Amino acid sequence: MSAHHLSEPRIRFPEHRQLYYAGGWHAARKGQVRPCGSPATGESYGEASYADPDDMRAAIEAAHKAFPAWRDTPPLERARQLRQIADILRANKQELALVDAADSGNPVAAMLKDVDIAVSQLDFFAGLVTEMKGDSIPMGPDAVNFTVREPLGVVGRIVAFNHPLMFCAAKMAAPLAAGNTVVMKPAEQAPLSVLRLLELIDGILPAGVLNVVHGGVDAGAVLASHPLVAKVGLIGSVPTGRAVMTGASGTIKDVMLELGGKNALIACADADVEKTARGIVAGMNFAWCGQSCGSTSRAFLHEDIHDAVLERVVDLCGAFKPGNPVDMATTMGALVSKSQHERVLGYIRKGREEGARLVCGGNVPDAPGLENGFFVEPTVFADVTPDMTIAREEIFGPVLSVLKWSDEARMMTAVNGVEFGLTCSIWTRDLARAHRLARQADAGFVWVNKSGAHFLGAPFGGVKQSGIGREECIGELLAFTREKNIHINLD
Ligand SMILES: NC(=O)c1ccc[n+]([C@@H]2O[C@H](COP(=O)([O-])OP(=O)(O)OC[C@H]3O[C@@H](n4cnc5c(N)ncnc54)[C@H](O)[C@@H]3O)[C@@H](O)[C@H]2O)c1
Repeated sequence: MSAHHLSEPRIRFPEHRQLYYAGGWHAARKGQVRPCGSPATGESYGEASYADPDDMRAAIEAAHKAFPAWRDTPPLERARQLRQIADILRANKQELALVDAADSGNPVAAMLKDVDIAVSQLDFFAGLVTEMKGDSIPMGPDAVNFTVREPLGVVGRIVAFNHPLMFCAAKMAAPLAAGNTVVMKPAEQAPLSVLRLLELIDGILPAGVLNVVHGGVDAGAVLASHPLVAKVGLIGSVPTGRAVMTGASGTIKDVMLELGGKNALIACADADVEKTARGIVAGMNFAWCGQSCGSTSRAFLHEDIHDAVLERVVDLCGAFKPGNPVDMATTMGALVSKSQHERVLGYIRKGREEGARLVCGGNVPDAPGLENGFFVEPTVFADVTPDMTIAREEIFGPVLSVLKWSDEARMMTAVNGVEFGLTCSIWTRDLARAHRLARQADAGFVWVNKSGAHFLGAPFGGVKQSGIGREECIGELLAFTREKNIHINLD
C-alpha cells in the first residue's frame, strides 16, 4: 500500500537538488551528496547536494555582499516581498505538505498545518516591519538624543528536522523583515520540501538575501563561528546549543537558542478527567511521533484521579495508528531516521529495565506495509519515578512517562528537577492554584487547561537549558536588530 501511494505523481519532488546561494543553484564544491528517502517505506528519493565548510563560507560571503542593499530597501518593500513568498506557500500548500510528509515521515495532515503556520509567520513579521522603532530621550533644549534600530547583518539560522518546511519558511521571516540577510541550514535528514519551496520562490528576493545550504554538523559549525555572521539562531538539542554558543563566542556573537524540553503536565485532584486525558494525548504530539520540543512527556497525575485519567489516556492512544505519512487518513507517522528509531527503542528498553510499568504500546508495529519504516507505537509508562532515565532525558519520541503525586511541594520539586524548562501544562478548576503553580514552574511557556498550542504574538522560548530568547512575537523581530544612540548637539 505504502509504495503505491508514494509513487503517485501528485508528489512533486524538487528538480533542483543543489545548494541555494547568491541567487542560484550550486553543486557542492567537492561534489558531496546525501541520499534522500522515505523513513516510512525506505523508498529512495535520489540525493541532494551536501555542503562542506567551504560551501558554507561561500554562502555566508554571498549574504554579506547582499546585506547593504537589503538593509537600505524600504521596510514596506521588504514586507511586500515576504508577503509574496507567503502567497506562494498558500497557493502550493498541498504540494509542499506532501513532499514534507514523504521526506520527513510526519503525516501530511499535520504538515498542511505546518504550511499554514509558516504562512502566518511570514505575514505576521511582514506586518511588523514599521515596528522597528527607536526612542527619543529628553536632553533639554540644546540637544536631540534618539535611538534607531538597525539590522545586524548576516543572520545564521540552523534548524531541526521535525518541521523541515515550517522551520525554514517561518524562521527566515523575522530576520529578513528586519533587514538582515539570512543563511539557513536545514536539518540534514529531510531537505526536499525546502528545495521545492526554493524552486517556487526563486527570484522574489534579491540574490544573496536568502541562502539555504543543506549540510551537517561541520557546515553548521562554520555558520556559528564565522566572523561575517552577526547572530546565529538554533533550533536543536541542548548539546548542539552548547556547541553553537562556544563557536559564537570566538567573535562575541549573539545567539538565539530554542532547545530541547522534558516538559511536565500537572493534573490536580480537581481536574476534569476527560479533558485532562485529552490534553495529555494532545500534548504528546503523537501525530509526529512525539518529535516536538514542547511535548509534555512527563504527566504528573494526582493520586485521586490517577487511575481514571490513565485509563482514558490509554483508550485515546488507540486513535493514533502508525501509517503511511502521505495518506490523508494517517494519524501517526514514522520517526525521521534509523538512529532516532534506535534511540527511542533504547529508551523504551531502559524504562522497562528501571521498573516502570508499560501500560500501552512499546513495540514496533507489525501491520502490513509498515515493515520498512521507523515506526513505534504510542507508548505510555506508569509508575515512573523522578530518578528514572525516562523521567529525566528528552526522548523526542512517542513515549509518555506518568508519575503519581499527592504532596504539591514535592511534586513541584520533581517538575523543576530537570535541566530543561521549555513548557508546562497545568490542569485544575481552581484559579488560585493555577496561578500559584504557573508562577512556580521553571518554564518559559505555561498552559492552563490546554496543551500543545502556540499563539502567534505570544513569546515562545525556554528557561534553564531549554534556551535563550523568545520567538513568534515582536521580540523575535527586535532580537534581529540593534540599537544605535545618536546625540545631536544643537548649541
Ligand atoms: N525549542 C524549540 O523550539 C525546538 C523545536 C524543535 C526541536 N527542538 C529540539 O531539537 C532537537 C531535535 O532535533 P535534532 O536532533 O535535529 O537536533 P540537533 O541538535 O542534533 O540538530 C539541530 C541542527 O543543528 C545542526 N548541528 C548539529 N551539531 C551542530 C554543531 N556542532 N554546530 C552547528 N550546528 C550543528 C544540525 O545539523 C541540525 O541542523 C530536540 O532536542 C528538540 O527538543 C527544539
